[in-house]
Amino acid sequence: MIIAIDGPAASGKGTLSRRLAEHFELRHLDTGLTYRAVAAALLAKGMPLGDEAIAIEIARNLDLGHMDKSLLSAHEIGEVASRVAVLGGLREELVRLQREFANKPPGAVLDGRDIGTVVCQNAEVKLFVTASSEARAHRRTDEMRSKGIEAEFADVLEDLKRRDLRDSQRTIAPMKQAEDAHLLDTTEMDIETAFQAAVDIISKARDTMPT
Ligand SMILES: Nc1ncnc2c1ncn2[C@@H]1O[C@H](COP(=O)(O)OP(=O)(O)O)[C@@H](O)[C@H]1O
Ligand SMILES: Nc1ccn([C@@H]2O[C@H](COP(=O)(O)OP(=O)(O)O)[C@@H](O)[C@H]2O)c(=O)n1
Repeated sequence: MIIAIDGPAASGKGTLSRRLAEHFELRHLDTGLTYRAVAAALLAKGMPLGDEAIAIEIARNLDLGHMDKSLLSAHEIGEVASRVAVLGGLREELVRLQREFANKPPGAVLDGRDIGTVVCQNAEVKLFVTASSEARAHRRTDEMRSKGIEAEFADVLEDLKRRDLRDSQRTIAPMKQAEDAHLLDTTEMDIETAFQAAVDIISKARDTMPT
């Protein structure tokens, strides 16, 4: 079974995907980390963010099993990732790696922006996880502060809105809800409630799947 989870920044896709993967005994890939890893490597090499040939080269050498989430999760890397994510050739390379991961048995949960629309169009279940910009900015601000990073709610809100706009308006694989995706708005849900709602949707979909 492949479960596709998309949604805007800090909507809770990662948290939900990890828990769903554990619950349904599937592998999990946070595809945002693949864009973040390329962005971080370009920054480390001091290369311009628009240098697609170098970005593709970095993507070809990417080891999905060795992406350092704690380093790559930095707020600033998210911004740079969304700027390199507009490069079509780079996306093709990363999508190839992501599909390879998804298609290995027993299946997987992938989260990102274009999983239901591009990477795994034939996923058995698709969720589009969202929450109001304010709720998402509160979550990200709290998350940063809990790691000892100084964060101002207003700055985080502005950053998230700018990134969401770029991600939803780019020409190639923009963030959008797939036609056959279930919408899960978690603005008024805590993590446990959102998880239970997702399990219900997936279990119902699985019960109607041909065996
Ligand atoms: N439903 C929720 N209610 C409150 N906080 C949440 C909820 N879902 C996730 N979080 C918290 O919000 C932050 C961002 O969640 P994360 O899963 O990293 O989002 P994303 O992967 O969409 O960027 C984390 O600190 C997480 O614990
Ligand atoms: N499937 C994906 C996943 C991420 N991305 C890009 O990578 C950036 C970082 O994604 P992320 O999922 O790690 O970001 P957060 O939602 O965790 O803040 C996004 O803003 C997108 O620009 C993408 O284009 N396609």
